[in-house]
Amino acid sequence: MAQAPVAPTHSPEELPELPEAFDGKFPIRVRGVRNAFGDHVIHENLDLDVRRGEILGVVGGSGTGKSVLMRTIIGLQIPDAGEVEVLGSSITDARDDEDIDIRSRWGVLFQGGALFSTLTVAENVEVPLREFYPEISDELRHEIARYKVLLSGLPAEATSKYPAELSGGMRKRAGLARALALDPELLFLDEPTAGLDPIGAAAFDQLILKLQQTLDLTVFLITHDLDTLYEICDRVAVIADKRVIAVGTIPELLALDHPWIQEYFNGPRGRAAQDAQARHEAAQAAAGQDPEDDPAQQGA
Ligand SMILES: Nc1ncnc2c1ncn2[C@@H]1O[C@H](COP(=O)(O)OP(=O)(O)OP(=O)(O)O)[C@@H](O)[C@H]1O
Repeated sequence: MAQAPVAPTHSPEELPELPEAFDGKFPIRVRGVRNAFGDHVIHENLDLDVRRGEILGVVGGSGTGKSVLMRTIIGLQIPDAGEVEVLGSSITDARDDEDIDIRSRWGVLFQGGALFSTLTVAENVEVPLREFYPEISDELRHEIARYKVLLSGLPAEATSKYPAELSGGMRKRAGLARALALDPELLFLDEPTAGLDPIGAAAFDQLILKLQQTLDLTVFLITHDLDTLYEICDRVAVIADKRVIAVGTIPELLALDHPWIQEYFNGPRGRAAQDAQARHEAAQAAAGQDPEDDPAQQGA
């Protein structure tokens, strides 16, 4: 196939320089980021804007630097160059992640959940509450933790369980409960459905969608899961060639003539996900149902 240059849905000229007054429209803004480990350059001149209230899927081949980008945005990885602004605050100007005073305004679900194995689910959820709100009473902290556990779709009994006693899907939900502990505005999810069976993954997708809508979250979601992209992502950012080569809806990305994008979305798995989405929409249309009212979209 002839390779036309990829037209990103934004070009660097269209992205205003930072800093400028934060108007809330783009809670995450990344400009010209470079990350390298020794000679291994991961990102070069990477730009990205995340819109308020969207679920942005982030895709790319293994090792293209999706997790490193997430770590850069939340201040755990200091880039060699470039600027990162989150909710109007510069992350790159901070001396270390402790210096970032907006840390309580985001929640993170790391790959594998990253739960403390010696703490119960409730105690895990209480960790950020203890850190950021040491003044609240034990009783209130327990109550908030219990509420977040239920919000994440776990039964009340799960609060007293240890991570080793939970299934993979339950551990993800426990990690999600902890990510939601501080009522964040931004939610970062690193491969949330990895390792889940298809039914568990679909339920987790719907949980994320429901929480995003109910809590008015902006979600940065790293995934390899095509069903997740089709089901819940408003836009998708593609990382390749050390930068974000395109951001757009899936139809917009499908129109681009980039080999990785074409292979990813139009390969056998991509087509299967497209077909599944088309069948889902046709079933809704046949039932005269507005997709917004679909019970499958409402609960997990
Ligand atoms: N602390 C580190 N020290 C050295 N190299 C690192 C470090 N963290 C990440 N890397 C390297 O950076 C590259 C990008 O890693 P990253 O985990 O961001 O990839 P990814 O796109 O999330 O991959 P995957 O889809 O497989 O999870 C990899 O080659 C990885 O080995």
